[in-house]
Amino acid sequence: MQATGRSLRDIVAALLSRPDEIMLEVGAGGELLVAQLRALVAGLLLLLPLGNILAGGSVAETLIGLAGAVFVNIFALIWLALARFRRRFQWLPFATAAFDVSATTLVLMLLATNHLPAALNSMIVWCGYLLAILVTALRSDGRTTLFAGLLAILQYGGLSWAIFALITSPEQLISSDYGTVTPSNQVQRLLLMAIVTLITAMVVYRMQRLVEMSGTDGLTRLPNRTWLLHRMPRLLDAARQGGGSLTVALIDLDHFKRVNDELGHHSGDRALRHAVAVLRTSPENGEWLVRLGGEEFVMVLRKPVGTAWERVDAIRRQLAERPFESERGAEPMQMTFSAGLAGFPQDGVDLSRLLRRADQRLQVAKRDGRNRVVAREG
Ligand SMILES: Nc1nc2c(ncn2[C@@H]2O[C@H](COP(=O)(O)OP(=O)(O)OP(=O)(O)O)[C@@H](O)[C@H]2O)c(=O)[nH]1
Repeated sequence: MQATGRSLRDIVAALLSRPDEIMLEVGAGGELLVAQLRALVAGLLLLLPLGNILAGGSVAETLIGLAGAVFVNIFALIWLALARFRRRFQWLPFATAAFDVSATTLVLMLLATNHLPAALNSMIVWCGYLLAILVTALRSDGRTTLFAGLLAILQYGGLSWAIFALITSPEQLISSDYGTVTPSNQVQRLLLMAIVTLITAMVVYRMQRLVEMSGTDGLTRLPNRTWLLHRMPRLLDAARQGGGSLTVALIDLDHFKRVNDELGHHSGDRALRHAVAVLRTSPENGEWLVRLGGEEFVMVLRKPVGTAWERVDAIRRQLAERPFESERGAEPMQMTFSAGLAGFPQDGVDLSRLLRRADQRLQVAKRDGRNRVVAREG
């Protein structure tokens, strides 16, 4: 029971937190997709007033429909233009989700001015809420889903409450076209909206877990190469814009093959985890450790090369001082690493160039006897 409570808390915390880099990338693509869909639907809405006039509808009705369709189109095009600047505007998913929900409420209010039961019993327009909530799954951000769901429930609940408060007789809510509006069917609709919100939030949560797994190394729980490829451009952009320094350290455990050969692969895995535990001891702000693969790691430090060298060298000494014990009473085995450093921007302005230069220096460290950190040539 307690475990269930804790996992529920974890789910809520995960949904309310800012998505990680990969999810934000996926979400930005989703926002653009939603914006394109919205623009398409808005374009089709322009045909409705035309259909209305051809079917002999009143000019006033047609003009109201046309004004509504133009309004929706203008916004749809604005959202589309903004969505093309991927991730520039962090508020965009919230603004567009609020727009989708509020546009549905606006249409229901317009229906209410003409015929009250149409506002509360129209199935087609009300489904706009469900669609607005469902498409938030494409933005891959739990916060947007919960926001859209809550907003839809509040707006529709408010509209329903206002109409029930305004009527002077129950007959006003009886319609030959839309049936009878009752408090219980209104509650059912609100419940359905809450259920759709929860299901959509669970879809987002599952996606977050999958993406998290794809960006995490299974053995050490460190971020992996995929994570680094998505995160690094942002870090480099931030350094470029803020004028800050960034150093990439390529770290390779020394003679790791011996650990496997002498103790076996299983103990080799434990030795890797031991090394990672030391590398992660007292992590500092602006420092990221990634497992590139095998016994190779990348540490990204928001520091100039000189200060980064001191930090990585201190970690190197810590690892050398904390040997790995494969089992209780076994002879402790000293582990060391070699590292090559490269600094942004002087050694490279993108990840591949920085890694190439760091690798050249790592090879120098290996050649010169291992258990050392090299930050410059000569
Ligand atoms: N147990 C275990 N071993 C791994 C893992 N990934 C890579 N290795 C081993 O790491 C060893 C790497 O060996 P080499 O590339 O020859 O390098 P090294 O022995 O560390 O020697 P230098 O890098 O030259 O100091 C190989 O034996 C791999 O099998 C892993 O996840 N678990």
